[in-house]
Amino acid sequence: MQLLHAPSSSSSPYLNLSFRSSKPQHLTSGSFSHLKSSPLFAIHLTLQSQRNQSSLWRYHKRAICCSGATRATSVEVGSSSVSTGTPEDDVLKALSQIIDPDFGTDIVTCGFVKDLQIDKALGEVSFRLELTTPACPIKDMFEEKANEVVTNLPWVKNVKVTMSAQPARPLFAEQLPAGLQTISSIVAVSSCKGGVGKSTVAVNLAYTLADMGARVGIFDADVYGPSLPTMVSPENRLLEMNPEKRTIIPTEYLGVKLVSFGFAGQGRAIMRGPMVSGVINQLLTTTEWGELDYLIIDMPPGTGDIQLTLCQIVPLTAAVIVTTPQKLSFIDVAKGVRMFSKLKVPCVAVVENMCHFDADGKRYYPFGRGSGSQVVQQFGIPHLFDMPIRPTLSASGDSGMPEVVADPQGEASKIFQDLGVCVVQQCAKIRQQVSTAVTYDGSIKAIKVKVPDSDEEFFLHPATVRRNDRSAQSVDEWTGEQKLQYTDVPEDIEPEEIRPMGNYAVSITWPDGFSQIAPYDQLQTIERLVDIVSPTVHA
Ligand SMILES: Nc1ncnc2c1ncn2[C@@H]1O[C@H](COP(=O)(O)OP(=O)(O)OP(=O)(O)O)[C@@H](O)[C@H]1O
Repeated sequence: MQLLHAPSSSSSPYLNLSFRSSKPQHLTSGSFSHLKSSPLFAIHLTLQSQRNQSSLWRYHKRAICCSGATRATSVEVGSSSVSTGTPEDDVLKALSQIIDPDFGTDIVTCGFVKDLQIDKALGEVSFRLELTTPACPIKDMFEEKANEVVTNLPWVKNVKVTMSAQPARPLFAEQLPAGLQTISSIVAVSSCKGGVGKSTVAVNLAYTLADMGARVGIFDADVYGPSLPTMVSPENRLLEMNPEKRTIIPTEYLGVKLVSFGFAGQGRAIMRGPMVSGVINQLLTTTEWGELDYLIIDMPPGTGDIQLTLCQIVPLTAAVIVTTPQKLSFIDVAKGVRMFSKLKVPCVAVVENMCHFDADGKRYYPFGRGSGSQVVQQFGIPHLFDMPIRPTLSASGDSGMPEVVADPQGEASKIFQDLGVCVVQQCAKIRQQVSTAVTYDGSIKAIKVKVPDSDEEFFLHPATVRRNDRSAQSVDEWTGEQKLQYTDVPEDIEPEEIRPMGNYAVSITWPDGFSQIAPYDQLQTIERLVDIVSPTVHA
């Protein structure tokens, strides 16, 4: 660490001394460096989806685990074998050794343990583990470990664990139209221009999630050129109306519910923007979706009024951005991330589609390289998926059977499985609001940052945070030249609003209307204020 003199601030009640981390000010490639600062490690889990016997996919999942996971992987021996209190205490203590790697909290504290029943005389224990999503990629590990730690108790002879998932329930139910009130997570798949493979990603992601055990729907919001009717082949190709309730009944293909203007029997639409928004609104909100764990919205391409209106109708849980590797695409992606930032929707993954192909033993990059990693660097979106050009992807798109169904073991399916795991984890995190808490404390004029999965917290000078903005308005995207000057930011500037963008960044709105995306990685590297006496500590 290097000691620095912080910019003097006559109005601030703290010492003018701070330090800078030895880490560089810019972000490192897509990693959770805020997690690296904790005693963390990564484990590789190989999990098997057991639901769909026709396509037993292997999930090679890289789970970032907090220090607690060390305990979770060493539960075979230890305190759990010693009886210390009531039988219930014993069981809960044993189960509390299992840490959810995504939330960094044990499964008892997470509230996963339900219906605990104990017959100590017979040595019988039964309970249910209610996970946040039926598509949890590590549900088999939870079941196995729960069985193991309870069986290790000296008085236990027989353990029965059943697995279930929380009922489908949206995060902000009150913001939702009636038709959407039984959907847990709504994920937008978006691209900023047409033809980059957005619908391909949306459809294959949806079928991947369904194979992981989730209840899934797809809403094709592209009224001008709906792709869904080409990409899937449901028996019933027309949406039905429920005349009494005046609702729309979705059609279905392989268990995934589908709504598209292309199934409305009216062909391509010639409509103006407001009409389009009206139709989208009607289709989306009056559909009887039923209980869904994930609704995937295939957004119309672009970042115009139609997209904005759509995002305003539905409180999206998260967005996945699809792009191609060209330099020009980066500019489009930046627009997309900013649109979602304005709408407070976290972008959890970027799919760089058609990035390469292999021929004659060589790998070719026909559209160049690097725009995806630049997105990761600039916006701190930690998940980048490279999707190669594959003739089978194109063919399956035209055949009405998604690639992940047609060839579940193929290379493309493997990438979609990784994307599926990412979406499940990120939505769960967002829903549980397990993210770094960043707040503004007006009484000491400091931004307080709580480091995830740890007790560490630190304070930042608001003007310093604003001056460290890495957006195109402040720093030239290609040359790195600093455009925002030190004196452009008033020393006493205060944020108007700070809202989390999922678990990777906050969106800070400043009095001049500027909305800054500040990734937690970056906040970790900014000069900190020291000797702050937090009023909350003494409260
Ligand atoms: N990785 C890939 N390899 C080969 N073909 C692909 C790949 N990704 C997409 N395609 C094909 O490219 C075409 C465009 O894809 P898609 O319709 O998914 O794009 P889109 O962004 O949704 O387009 P639009 O904006 O018109 O809806 C389709 O024929 C699709 O099958």
